[in-house]
Amino acid sequence: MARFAPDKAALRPLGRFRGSRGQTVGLLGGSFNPAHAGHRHIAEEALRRLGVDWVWWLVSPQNPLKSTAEMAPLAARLASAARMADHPRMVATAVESDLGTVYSAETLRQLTRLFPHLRFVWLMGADNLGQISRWRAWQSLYARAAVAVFARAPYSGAALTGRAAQKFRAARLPDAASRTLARHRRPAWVFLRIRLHPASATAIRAAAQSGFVADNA
Ligand SMILES: Nc1ncnc2c1ncn2[C@@H]1O[C@H](COP(=O)(O)OP(=O)(O)OP(=O)(O)O)[C@@H](O)[C@H]1O
Ligand SMILES: O=C(O)c1ccc[n+]([C@@H]2O[C@H](COP(=O)([O-])O)[C@@H](O)[C@H]2O)c1
Repeated sequence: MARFAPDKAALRPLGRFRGSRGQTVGLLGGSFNPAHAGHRHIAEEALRRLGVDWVWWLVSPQNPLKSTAEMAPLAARLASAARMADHPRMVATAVESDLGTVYSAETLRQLTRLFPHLRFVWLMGADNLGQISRWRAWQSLYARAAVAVFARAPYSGAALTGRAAQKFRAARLPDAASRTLARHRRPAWVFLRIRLHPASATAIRAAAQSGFVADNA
């Protein structure tokens, strides 16, 4: 996967965190093609249940496992995420384009160097737990951040018996430990049985597409 041209503007919303100490940041990586209420739901649950101080929505320049064909431009997806992340404790950023990476493990490596006084928790839906073992250097992600997985239908059951869940079986903490997850020795992860949210970007794009066809029929 090619490196993306550095875009220094992307780091701007995060500059104010450079001096922060002892705070915990939930990292919600995503394509956000577009952002939707399901993302907002898990971001709010992260604030509520994990005790994170912030949620940074990391808008991916290009998910290396997804086709570029249907992917809206980064600027449009960042704008979509920024609208959905309109909350005093949430920040939408395209920092990965600044860091020149599309790989989450590398993103975490760089963020932990840039922000040595912050603690990071990687946030993801159950669908991504099911496929994280296909990500580049995925096990190092567990070494660099605590991981919180949010229930999502119909993926949770398979994800909890999948490769990553098995590999890190001993590192799974009970729900009761969620609030202190970020302070646990890594690897550490929790699975949060939250109220399910049905939103999906694929469904939104399909609906927009059929609306477009109907309007033009
Ligand atoms: N409804 C939802 N419930 C729980 N987690 C979700 C939900 N929607 C998205 N997520 C999680 O949010 C992160 C970003 O998701 P993404 O931008 O890929 O949205 P998506 O709806 O899964 O998109 P697509 O359908 O295009 O794959 C991922 O970790 C994903 O698992
Ligand atoms: O690092 C990888 O190899 C990798 C492979 C696939 C997805 N990811 C990341 O997973 C996050 C969720 O992606 P998505 O497209 O499901 O929203 C996002 O931050 C992607 O950059 C990362």
